[in-house]
Amino acid sequence: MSEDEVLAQMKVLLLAGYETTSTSLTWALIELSRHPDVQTRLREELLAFGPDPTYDQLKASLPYLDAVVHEILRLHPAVPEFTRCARVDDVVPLSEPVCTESGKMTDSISIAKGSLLVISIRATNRSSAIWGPDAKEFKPDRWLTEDGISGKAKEVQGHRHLLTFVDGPRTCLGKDFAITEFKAVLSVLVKNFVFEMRDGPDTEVEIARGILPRPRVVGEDGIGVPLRVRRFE
Ligand code: HEM
Repeated sequence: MSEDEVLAQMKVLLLAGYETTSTSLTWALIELSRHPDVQTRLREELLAFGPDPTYDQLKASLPYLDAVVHEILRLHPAVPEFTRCARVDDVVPLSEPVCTESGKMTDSISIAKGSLLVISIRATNRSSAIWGPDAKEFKPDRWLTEDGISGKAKEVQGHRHLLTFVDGPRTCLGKDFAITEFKAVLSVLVKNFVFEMRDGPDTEVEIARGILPRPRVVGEDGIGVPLRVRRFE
């Protein structure tokens, strides 16, 4: 590879490989601070497990850690939308008819070759039509129900019925690495430290524009969500 090609790859890897996982971890610490009961239950699972888990154990032996991580990936996808360009003229059938701007009902959408399509990962992951009436709530337990993910969510293609890593030939290349890294870092942090919102659990958080959208406390400048951290004794 030429020097320019190496540099171009570094930009992709810094954005794709660092910003995404870092933002997801930030959201995890925020939600655990807002939900101390979930934080305690996660710590209990990690302490009961004992030694630092191996790669395989991180994947399969810590169900509550898995549930917390996937609930964060569902509710706060680091990449909130993606864009695709139609390579041919096409007609896309809709699962349910929609009303157009002119008031006509239609059960399909015509797409001209060359059109750019923006698909919202965040809206799909948070849709109550897909995930049920509590879709916008942080509820790791939804990943632990006996019949697994229920309802229309099962029809969503993608890792664990989430659009978070997109799907198909351009799916995220680093998803297994990202999930394992997310679990490894979160487990070390939660095992050793207790996290609280600096101004209490009801602190309002909004999304600020950075390289990727990042959380910030409403009314504060810059990007960041200050937390109180103390060692778990
Ligand atoms: C929670 C963490 C991550 C999330 C949510 C995430 C999400 C995504 C998404 C949505 C895309 C598709 C973007 C698009 O097509 O417009 C993507 C692509 C990609 N991701 Fe990730 N990613 C994460 C972590 C990582 C990590 C850790 C790496 C590498 C170590 C990585 C490498 C890549 C690469 C190389 C692509 C481009 C794939 C292609 O276009 O063929 N990602 N990622």
